[in-house]
Amino acid sequence: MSGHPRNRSAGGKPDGRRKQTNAGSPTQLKPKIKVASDESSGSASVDHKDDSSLTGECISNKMSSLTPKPDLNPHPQEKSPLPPVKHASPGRWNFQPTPVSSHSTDNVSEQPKSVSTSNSDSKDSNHLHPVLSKSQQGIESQDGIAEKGKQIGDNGGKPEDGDHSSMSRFDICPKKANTGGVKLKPSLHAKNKEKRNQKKLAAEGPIIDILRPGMVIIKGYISSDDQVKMVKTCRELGIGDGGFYQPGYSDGAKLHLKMMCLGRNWDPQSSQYVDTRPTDNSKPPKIPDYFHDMVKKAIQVSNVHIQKNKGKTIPSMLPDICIVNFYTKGGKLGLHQDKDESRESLNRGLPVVSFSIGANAEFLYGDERDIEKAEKVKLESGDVLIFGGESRHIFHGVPSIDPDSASKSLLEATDLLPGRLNLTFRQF
Ligand SMILES: O=C(O)CCC(=O)C(=O)O
Ligand SMILES: [Fe+2]
Repeated sequence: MSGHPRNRSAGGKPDGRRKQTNAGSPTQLKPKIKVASDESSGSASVDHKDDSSLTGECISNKMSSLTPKPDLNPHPQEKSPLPPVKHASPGRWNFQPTPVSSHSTDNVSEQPKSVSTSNSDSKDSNHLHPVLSKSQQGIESQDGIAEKGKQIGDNGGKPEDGDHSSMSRFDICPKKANTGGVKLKPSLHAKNKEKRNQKKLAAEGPIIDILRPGMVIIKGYISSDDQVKMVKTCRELGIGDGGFYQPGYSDGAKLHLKMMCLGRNWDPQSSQYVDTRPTDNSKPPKIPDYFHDMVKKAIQVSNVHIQKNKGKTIPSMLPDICIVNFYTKGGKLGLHQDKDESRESLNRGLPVVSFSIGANAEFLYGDERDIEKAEKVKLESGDVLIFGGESRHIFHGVPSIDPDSASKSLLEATDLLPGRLNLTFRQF
């Protein structure tokens, strides 16, 4: 990653959301969509340390909160809607055309809340449970996944920050059954609708859209079975060493998401890939083999489509980094460039391959660090987005997610929390 302009919860500058331009794609939805604003919070999210420079080379920090200058947008919450969302087709798990959320994105404290064993129906979006890794806890559930354990040490019943403790792991799938929660079964109607949609996709194949040279979206590419598998894999890795934590900066500011790195660890403080996570000395888990296959195939599928359309193909790559983000309600990520990979990788335009699972998200992208000029596409569960070649350095970000938009079947099969799982693969 590079230049994650991931928005931060402490600090000062407004997040500056403004009216977006219209990309004019035939797949765009015309209804106006309000951009998420920060009105709920007195403390606006802030830009990244690098935000003073708008030139590409200087924005080398992935986590940069690449938002417009405050003076350009003193009242971001009053500004006009974002551009229409590019929307090719529903993903396999998304059978209700859920509108992109316009809820505020800044109403989640990025500080961990008290330890809770509440079920995932809770409205609390910050499930930073002190889940112990298998080795730490010495207890395994029947399926081999470490269960939530009691907190070790006395910190007043409050979990330590995920980024300061190897004990705290964010569990994306707290087991409702084990915590006494009520499990809501999807209705027959919803299930049938999902089945019909799956059949349709299987028959027609994924819909591929070239958003710009080097940038492709494959709608509904990840099968529902693979989505379930990936969620379970991420959950298992996420509660172990090097698992999900809440990244932040030395000044205490937090990113509005939970993160886990596979292969190599990306450090928000230094904007570099490092062998161990400085906050807890954990090593990143390995990238599971089947992830590699999926990435390779997604690039191939995209290139077949690009060739048919006489475009320039995207270089293939062997990912050695996967950054897994989990966005709960209020989760977001400011405009940034992914520029912390090696010079060679960047120069060759080796792509970033992004898999989305769970809740829908708005995704902004553009040539400049300016949300007003950014285009917008809706990312749904099962979608794969690839940007490489001449689009490798695009600015991109996630202003908001629609936390309750994930398919019931996926939730039922995985116990995934309301939220969005995103995996971005890169080659260093
Ligand atoms: O969540 C997404 O879709 C984008 C994530 C991203 O840009 C990143 O991890 O660098
Ligand atoms: Fe990124």
